[in-house]
Amino acid sequence: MKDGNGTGRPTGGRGRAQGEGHGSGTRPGPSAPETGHPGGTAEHRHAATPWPEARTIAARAARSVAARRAPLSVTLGDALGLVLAAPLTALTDLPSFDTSAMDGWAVAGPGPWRVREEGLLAGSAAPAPLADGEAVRIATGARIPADTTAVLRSEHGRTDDNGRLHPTREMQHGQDIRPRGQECRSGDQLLRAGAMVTPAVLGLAAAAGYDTLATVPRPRVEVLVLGDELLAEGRPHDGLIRDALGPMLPPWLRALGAEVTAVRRLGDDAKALHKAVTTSAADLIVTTGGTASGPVDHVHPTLRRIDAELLVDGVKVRPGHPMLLARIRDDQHLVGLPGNPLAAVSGLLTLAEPLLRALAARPAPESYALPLRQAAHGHPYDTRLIPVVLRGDHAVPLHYNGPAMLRGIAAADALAVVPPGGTRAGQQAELLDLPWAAAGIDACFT
Ligand SMILES: Nc1nc2c(c(=O)[nH]1)N[C@H]1C(S)=C(S)[C@@H](COP(=O)(O)OP(=O)(O)OC[C@H]3O[C@@H](n4cnc5c(N)ncnc54)[C@H](O)[C@@H]3O)O[C@H]1N2
Ligand code: MOO
Repeated sequence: MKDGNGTGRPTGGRGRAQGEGHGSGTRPGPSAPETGHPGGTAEHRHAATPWPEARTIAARAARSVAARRAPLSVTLGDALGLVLAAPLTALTDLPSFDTSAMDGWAVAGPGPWRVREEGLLAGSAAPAPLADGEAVRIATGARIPADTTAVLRSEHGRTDDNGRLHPTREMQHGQDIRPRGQECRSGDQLLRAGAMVTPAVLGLAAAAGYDTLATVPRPRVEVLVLGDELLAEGRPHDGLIRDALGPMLPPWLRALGAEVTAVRRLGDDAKALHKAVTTSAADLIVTTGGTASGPVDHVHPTLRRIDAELLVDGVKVRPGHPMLLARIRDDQHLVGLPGNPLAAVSGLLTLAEPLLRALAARPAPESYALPLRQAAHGHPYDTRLIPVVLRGDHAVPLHYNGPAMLRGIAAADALAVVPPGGTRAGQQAELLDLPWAAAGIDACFT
């Protein structure tokens, strides 16, 4: 395992891990799995939940809540990234009238045709019907006059000296007319409930007559950053370090579908933590740090004090094994992320991601795997998550994957799931995508 002091001795203070993970997960050394960690005792291994099961428990915990959440009506401008709470049913025929597909002439019967003086533009009022042998200039998207038999494209017609219009190509009956209802009839289901609102869905909804959409509300998340040693700005000094999680978690949680209602820096203050947890109206409280058993690790005592139900208390995953999930009320959960920053990422993807996905009714991403370019050492009992970049058909494990390091994950495209025992070079590893890797930053953070 990559965590802990690797000596089997308890660490001092708040139980901080030290001396771990300086290098690559692909070779032995300081970051290679060890067994002497206090968190790796037989007792702890017994209590900890296997990694796949922890994700299932988190999703299941949220599902019963999700079923009771009332849909929220939002304007199209606010709906991107939400999930439809009801099917998208056409409020109109599409097209809602017979439409010209091309710029040219609407014609009635075989040519040549005499051409009406006034042309037809998109958006103009109902045109007079065409008489047999008559044509009218028409723009793409304009309404087709009654009794039109076809649209002649402007590049396929010629006007003679008498002003009569002749086709220069053979014509088909009905050509370049989009008939009313070609795409859908009013009342047709265009998308099912549960579909994600993408930019294309916004366009379709607008075309089909919608101003607002019934959506699954974003889960509200409050982030509580614990730790007296954390600075909100400037360079680390005098044993104090910068808070890396306060800036990282809110946008990451938003990318997972959450609305972040507050980020509070509480220090190591048990009273403040108790107050914050008991007064929060969030669907999910995410704490950072304080999950271990040091003298100022207040998360467990606080959960005991409020009689919360621990659904997951430690996960067989490295980094991040002290992560936890608790049910505070029927409709409120708490995910405790370990303080080591990469361990916090591991907790985010193991517990918060499935929970938020279920609350937001988002579909589970297709699981996928790629062969690893180099071997990744495994922990003897636990799953490991290691940052990788995707190169061609391979995933390349990154260095700097220790629990306290963000250097690897900041350059990564995904996390590789390395089962107990490890993954050989060339062997497939399941990959957890980072929410911005495929779509780009702008696409997922709106
Ligand atoms: N006796 C034991 N000690 C520890 C165990 C254990 O099982 N038994 N587990 C180790 C592991 S693994 C981890 S991970 C950490 C988890 O610790 P906590 O969740 O209690 O977190 P803290 O002690 O508060 O902090 C750990 C480490 O992370 C730094 N930190 C905390 N918050 C932030 C932040 N917002 N930004 C940047 N860095 C942060 C903190 O300064 C510490 O260095 O426990 C081990 N100990
Ligand atoms: O080493 Mo801990 O597992 O950083 O999470």
